Parts: sequence; C-alpha cells; structure tokens
Amino acid sequence: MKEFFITGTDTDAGKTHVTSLLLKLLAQHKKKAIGYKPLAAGSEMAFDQLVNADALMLMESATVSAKYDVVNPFTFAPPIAPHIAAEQAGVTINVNKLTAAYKTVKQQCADYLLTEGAGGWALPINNTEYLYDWVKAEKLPVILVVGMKLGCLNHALLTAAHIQSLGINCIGWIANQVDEHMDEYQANLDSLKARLPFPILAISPYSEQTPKLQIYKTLLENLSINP
Ligand SMILES: Nc1ncnc2c1ncn2[C@@H]1O[C@H](COP(=O)(O)OP(=O)(O)OP(=O)(O)O)[C@@H](O)[C@H]1O
Ligand SMILES: C[C@H](N)[C@H](N)CCCCCC(=O)O
Ligand SMILES: [Mg+2]
Repeated sequence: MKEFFITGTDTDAGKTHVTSLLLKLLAQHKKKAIGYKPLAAGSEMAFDQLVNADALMLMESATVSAKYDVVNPFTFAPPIAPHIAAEQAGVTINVNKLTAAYKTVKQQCADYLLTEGAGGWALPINNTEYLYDWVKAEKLPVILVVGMKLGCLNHALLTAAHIQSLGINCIGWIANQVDEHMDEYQANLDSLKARLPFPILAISPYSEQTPKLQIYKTLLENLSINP
C-alpha cells in the first residue's frame, strides 16, 4: 500500500481541497484509494455523532469506503487547535493512540492511503508531542500543500526546513491557489520552485466550481500512475 501524509503551510492552505483532488485522480485511474483525517476540530452533530466536513469530503472522494469513525477517529466540536479541544473534552491524544487508530484504516483494503493533517506542520497533539512525531514514527512520505498567498514563502520554507531537519521524506509540494487575486502569483511560484528543496508535484488553480490539478510527471511517478 502507498501511504502519504498531506500537510500544509497553514490551516486553510487547501489540504482537504488538494487531498480530495488526489483521491479523484486515483479514482480516474481505477485505483483503490481512501482518505484519512486522524484529528479534526470543527465538527457538527449529525445522526447522533460528531462529524467533520474534511473527513466527509475525503469519504466522498474515495473509492474505498469505510465507517466514519475509521476515517476520522478523533473529532472535536469547536473549530480550535485540536489539542486544546481534546483537553476541553477530557480526551488524551498521543502518538501511540494515533498509531493504534491508523492500524484500523490500513485494514480497509485500499492500495492508497492519503492522510490529511490538521492546521500546519507543527501541530501540537498534547503538551509534549506534535503530529509530526506520529508522521515520523510511521515513516510516512509527506506532500506539502502551499496555500499561495502573501506570506507563503516564509511558511513554505520554514516548513520544508523543519521536515528535512527531522529526516522525514517529503516527496514534493503542490501550489494551491487559494487567493484568486494574489499579486505576483507567478513570481511567487517561481521563487518557491527555486528555493524549496523538493520538486513541485502539481498546481491547483483557483476554482470554486470545477477544481482541477495541473499535474507534473513526478506526481504520477510517485503515485505509480501511467500518464
Ligand atoms: N484551489 C482552490 N480554489 C478555490 N478555493 C479553494 C482552493 N483551495 C482551497 N479552497 C477553499 O479554501 C478553503 C480552505 O481550504 P481547505 O479546507 O482545503 O483547507 P485545509 O488546509 O484543509 O484547512 P484545515 O486546516 O481546516 O484542514 C475552503 O473553503 C476551500 O474550498
Ligand atoms: C479549526 C481549523 N479549521 C483546523 N481544523 C485546526 C487548525 C489548528 C491550528 C493550530 C495552530 O497552528 O494554531
Ligand atoms: Mg482540511
């Protein structure tokens, strides 16, 4: 099974948007793929259970179906930092619990498992651990979604440097145009291409209606998809 962890330069960088597009790309190529959202904050009651919109979107885009709790084992109502939401709910989250939950989603007979993080890269899960500790423990290859807006150069470069400092493999980055009217979009894209230490995998243009990925060959190679 091919596994990837999708992180972003910040909350709202477009991790869910891009992960959903990747799942749809895999579906077009008849691949068995599932999305996973281990940790979500910002959820609503539906049919007597808390559900999060990111997890539901990943479920809609996947070709392999699973029960809600399998796709999103930890979910909290308030749209705040998840470790604070967990503390308020009296729930402990740690690397061991994330690893145990991950075993269940790995049993769902998918060939591709795309895990969406929460917030940006340095997301605390408790007083001492970060979500990236779990990513490192699982040895998950990372895809960095850069939300293209003013300030993203700093966020992208710091995120890349930290991923590398942990010895984690980042297979590349995806430029996601979250700001339709970003000044000097192309110059910013070029600045990132010149500086990020891993290849660009795709560009996700601004689109509310029919979102599409402009795909680079490296992405297809990493997903083992024939063009
Ligand atoms: N390429 C795009 N074109 C248009 N709208 C976009 C694009 N990418 C993301 N958006 C919109 O921006 C918002 C944030 O995107 P998204 O929910 O994917 O971010 P996220 O990184 O998953 O955030 P979170 O940290 O909450 O998980 C959403 O309303 C989404 O529809
Ligand atoms: C509520 C939001 N949409 C996300 N689910 C959680 C974002 C956490 C950000 C934590 C932080 O870096 O400050
Ligand atoms: Mg999301």
